Order: sequence, then C-alpha cells, then structure tokens
Amino acid sequence: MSPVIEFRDVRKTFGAVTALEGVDLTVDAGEVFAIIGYSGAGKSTLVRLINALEPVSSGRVLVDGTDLTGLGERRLREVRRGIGMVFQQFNLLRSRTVFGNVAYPLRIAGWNKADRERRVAELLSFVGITDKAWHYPDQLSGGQKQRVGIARALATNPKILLADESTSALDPETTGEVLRLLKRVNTELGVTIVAITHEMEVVREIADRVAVLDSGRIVEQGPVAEVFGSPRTETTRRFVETVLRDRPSGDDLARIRARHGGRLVTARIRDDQRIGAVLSDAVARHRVRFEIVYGGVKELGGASFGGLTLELVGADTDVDAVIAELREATEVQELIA
Ligand SMILES: Nc1ncnc2c1ncn2[C@@H]1O[C@H](COP(=O)(O)OP(=O)(O)OP(=O)(O)O)[C@@H](O)[C@H]1O
Repeated sequence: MSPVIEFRDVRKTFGAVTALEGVDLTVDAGEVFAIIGYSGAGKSTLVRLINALEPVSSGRVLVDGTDLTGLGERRLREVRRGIGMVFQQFNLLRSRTVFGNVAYPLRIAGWNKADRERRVAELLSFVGITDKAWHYPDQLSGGQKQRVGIARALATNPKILLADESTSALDPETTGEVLRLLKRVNTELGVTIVAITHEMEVVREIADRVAVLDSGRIVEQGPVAEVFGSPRTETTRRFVETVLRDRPSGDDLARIRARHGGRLVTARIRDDQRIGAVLSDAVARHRVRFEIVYGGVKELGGASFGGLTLELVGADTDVDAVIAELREATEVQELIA
C-alpha cells in the first residue's frame, strides 16, 4: 500500500511551546487512521500541518508524495484541494440552505450550474438528507448538520478526509450514525480518513490503525487491536478503560463489596486466550466457588476485549492457587478494600 500522508521526524514549536516533537507516522491509502490524545496533546497542530495551514519547525510532511516543505502558496492550495475537512462545530454557512452549503466548494472550484446540481443531488443522497435540501442549518439537528458537513467536504472528490473531532458535539446515538457514515465514505468511496479525536469510541468504531499522542509525542501506534490489546503506556491504558469500563471503582466497588464477602479479582479477557476454560478447571480442582459480579467484553479492532470481576470464595490458600493459575493465562488484579 502506498502512503498518502507521511510525517518524518516532525517538530513544531510556537515560541517557547513545543506542540509536536519527533513525530513519525505514515497513513496508507484507503485506511481509516485515528489520532487519539487528550486536550493539549497536539492534535489540532498535527491537522494544521497536514492541510498546510502551518509550516513545520523541522522535519518533513508529505501529502500524496508531495513534500510540503518550501512549497509556494499556489502549490499548497492544490494540496489542500485534495483534502476534505469535517469540523466539530460543523462550520456551515447559516445564510445558505443545505444545497447551497454543499454547492459552495463546487462554485469556488468553477463547476457549472448543471454539474453542481447533479453533484449536490448525488452527495445529499449518499449522506441521506435529500429531503432537507432546502432547509437552513438552524433547522437541522446536530447529526444532520454533520451529514451536510461531510457532503460538503466530499464535494470535489478529495482523496483524503480529515475529521477533526467530528462527533465531539454529538450525543452517543448520533455519534454512532455519523461514524457509520464516515465508514461508508471510506469503504464505498475509497477515501482515506484521518480522524482526530479524544473519544475512544471513534477509534473503536471506525479505525484500522491508531496513533496515541501525548504531550506532542506519538507514544504508540499500530493496528487498533494491537495497540489497545496490550497497551504499553499509561495514556493508552486510560483510553482503553474509558471504553471497556471493565473494572469497578468508587461507589460501584463499595456496593459490590457490601453484597459479596469473598475476595474480588478482575481478570482481563482477550479472545485469543481461553480464560473460561482455565477458570473452570482451577476452581474445580481447588474447590473454590466463584460468582461473576461485574464486567464487560467489547469488540475492538476485530477482537474481543474486556474484564470480568469475580468473587472467589474458599480457603485463602485455595483462592491464592486459583489466582496464580489465572495469572498464567492473563492479567489479574485483586481488588483490595
Ligand atoms: N498558535 C499557537 N500559539 C501558541 N501555542 C500554541 C498554538 N497552537 C497550539 N499551541 C500549543 O501547542 C500545544 C498543543 O495544542 P493543540 O491545540 O495542537 O492540542 P490539541 O490536542 O488539539 O488540544 P485540544 O483538543 O484542546 O484542541 C498546546 O500546549 C497549545 O497551547
């Protein structure tokens, strides 16, 4: 596969502030690549380097094989034309209808009226809002506005779509709808998508690969299942926790404790490990009873992940033996009161 975006040892500073440092990444044609990080990690800066709104301080950024370093404004405009943008706050023109918003980039690109009308109709049908063509943005829900935003971004057939926190202003259900639409943009139209987000759900739903950005550095990157299946950094682990919610804490843990007198352990579940078999064998041999008291298992990058919290009841040495056997198969944490 050929790379459409490449960062080579990129550094970006604003005065004394280093926003990005030593960033190497490659986005391949046809994939959905997510860049995840908390506020201030450098995500917006990275986007502004891809669409050539800012120059790098050092290193190189290549888009579709073109090195952006030292390009004149005319060439930069050409590069930008190949990149569609979707924004968190939609950025629609309030004074124009849905049709007018989607037609706007075509007008700027010099398309004639008949071609514009044909293209807008095609795009509205693709994003599923043909019936809203003559509505104004203020008459639309957040999800509908983002559909218009996506249609507008695709108008001139860009190869790359940059989705910058495209679902952060939406409720969970609408987020799901917009993410499914973005996935269709990728699979049906073959558009490469770079999704910038602080939401783990976005990565889980649509990304093929992910880079975790922390304080201006990429701390992990790779296929989603690999990066989140065995996280190597605390930042990545925190993102995994937000989607799996697989370990009880705070009030939940106190309530579970009040109802269950045995020892509590959380075992990490992965679908390439046979935790169920190990558990049932160990409890039977050591005469320990168990109860499942908390947990969740989810799909992540085509594999199952999660955690189950178990109450283990039996003699202390027997429970210790069960925990030891489980630990040979997976990560196990005892929840101490
Ligand atoms: N134009 C600028 N001038 C000075 N500092 C900047 C500028 N742009 C970004 N920064 C700094 O660079 C760092 C990274 O900011 P950036 O906006 O890229 O992070 P982010 O991950 O997008 O955060 P958020 O999700 O809050 O937008 C921050 O410390 C920020 O204050």
